[in-house]
Amino acid sequence: FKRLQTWLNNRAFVAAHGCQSPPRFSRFQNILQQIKAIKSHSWLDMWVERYATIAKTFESATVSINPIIFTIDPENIKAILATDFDKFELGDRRRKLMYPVTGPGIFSNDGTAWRHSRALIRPNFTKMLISDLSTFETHFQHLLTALPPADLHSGFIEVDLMPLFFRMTLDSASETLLGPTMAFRSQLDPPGSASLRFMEAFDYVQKKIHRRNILDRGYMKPFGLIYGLWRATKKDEFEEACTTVHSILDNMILEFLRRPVKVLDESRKYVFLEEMARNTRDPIELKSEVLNVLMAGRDTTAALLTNTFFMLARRPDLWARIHTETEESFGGKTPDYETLRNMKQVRNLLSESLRLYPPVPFNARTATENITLPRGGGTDGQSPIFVKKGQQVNYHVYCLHRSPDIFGPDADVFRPDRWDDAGLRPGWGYIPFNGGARICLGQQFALTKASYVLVRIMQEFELIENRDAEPEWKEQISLVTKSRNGAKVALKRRERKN
Ligand code: HEM
Repeated sequence: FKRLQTWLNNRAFVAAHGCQSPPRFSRFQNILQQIKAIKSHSWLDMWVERYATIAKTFESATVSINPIIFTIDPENIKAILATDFDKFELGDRRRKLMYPVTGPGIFSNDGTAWRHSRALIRPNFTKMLISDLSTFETHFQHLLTALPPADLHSGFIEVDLMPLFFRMTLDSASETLLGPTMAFRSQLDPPGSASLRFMEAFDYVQKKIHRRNILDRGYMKPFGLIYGLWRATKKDEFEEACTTVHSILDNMILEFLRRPVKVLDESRKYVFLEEMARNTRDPIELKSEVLNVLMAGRDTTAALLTNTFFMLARRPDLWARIHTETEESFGGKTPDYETLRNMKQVRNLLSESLRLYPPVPFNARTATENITLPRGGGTDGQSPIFVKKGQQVNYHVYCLHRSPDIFGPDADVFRPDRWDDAGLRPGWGYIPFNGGARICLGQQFALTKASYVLVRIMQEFELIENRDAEPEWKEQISLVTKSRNGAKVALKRRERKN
């Protein structure tokens, strides 16, 4: 009877709001295509194709029992993230995904708990920005130290920059979060050290997290149960990796809490943990928020750098342009924050990299009550659609950023100059850092760090060449998406006279 009543209520809601159904895509076809696309590492492009052939908004299901709404309509995305923000949440799926690794915190909480986390963390971000350029330099120097030697004949250093960027962002993020004495030194430390054990465990859980999560959903639950029983007889590497991550951080936080509270001194280097500890001394809360921010900020920035150098290695014209801008802005001088912010070519390059290769290429929210989205229903796709309480809505930023109606007929071409066009105003059509109330807190921090590293590499090296046989960018999807082939390049050092 309760089900019938809900059904009747839903019908009345649909009629009252003039909702029409969006196109449906068969579950069977959906699953088959996805398996094929995952195997060929073209899962994201498969979605681009779907939105182009089905519609900007459609409904389908995979292993979930209820259909999911998929959309790349900026009006719908705006409704989810801003206008009707309070009627959507990250939901259980995100919590199940994140909690074993990070515990509750800003990146995984909803409602009041999220508001609390955001209020605790937000004030720190402005301070983080200004004070951190010297930290970037320290870790950039470590990256230079970790480079292999140059070939004696050609003078080129052949290297995959991706692992170096991932180590550098781990080290520099940990320094900002935990302070210089407790920071990781994964670029320099030997195998078996806490830095490397933490990094390996942290990378492992992120790689496995989606696969693990899929067995906990809809029709997959029975298989998950059987798998769980089978796994119980074996060593659970995922849980072991989570334990490693937690125990290393637990020790650090406890050591930190044993120290006397420092007096506020504006001239001292900014440390996230010290600032947070002014509001809470709860070791679990401190650890969870540190892990949440690390999870949000480390891989994303490293992926942005990797993807950008993947392109630079294939585009000598862009390399030359950034080189000239760097020379004109700084010569051999260490970059400063204000000048960095005003580098047009650097800004265009990073914007274009984030457009075509967003590190967070898809995202999801769950409706907390019956609600409508403004577009996608009916034959012309212009009518509102009904989203049932508890229904999931997925939006694909990767596909949104390739929409020809927003970015023009060359939307899938890497062309940083497009950002000079005053007519290009993508609004909700460009959201690499998300939008609305949950917009990324680290956006400026990430862009400053990426610009800094870009400029410093330009200052140190005069030439870049591609050393990867694969011509096209291929996806590597884990919690953050990056170039599957890394950024295999050859770099030639510049000789400065002064
Ligand atoms: C290129 C680099 C980055 C990209 C592309 C990026 C992207 C994003 C996206 C898409 C979200 C929204 C996630 C969601 O609500 O589902 C987000 C949230 C967040 N990001 Fe970033 N991020 C980057 C760097 C950073 C950095 C460096 C930090 C911190 C140092 C950071 C801290 C956060 C935090 C704390 C949130 C959660 C905000 C909230 O839910 O209130 N991010 N980021």
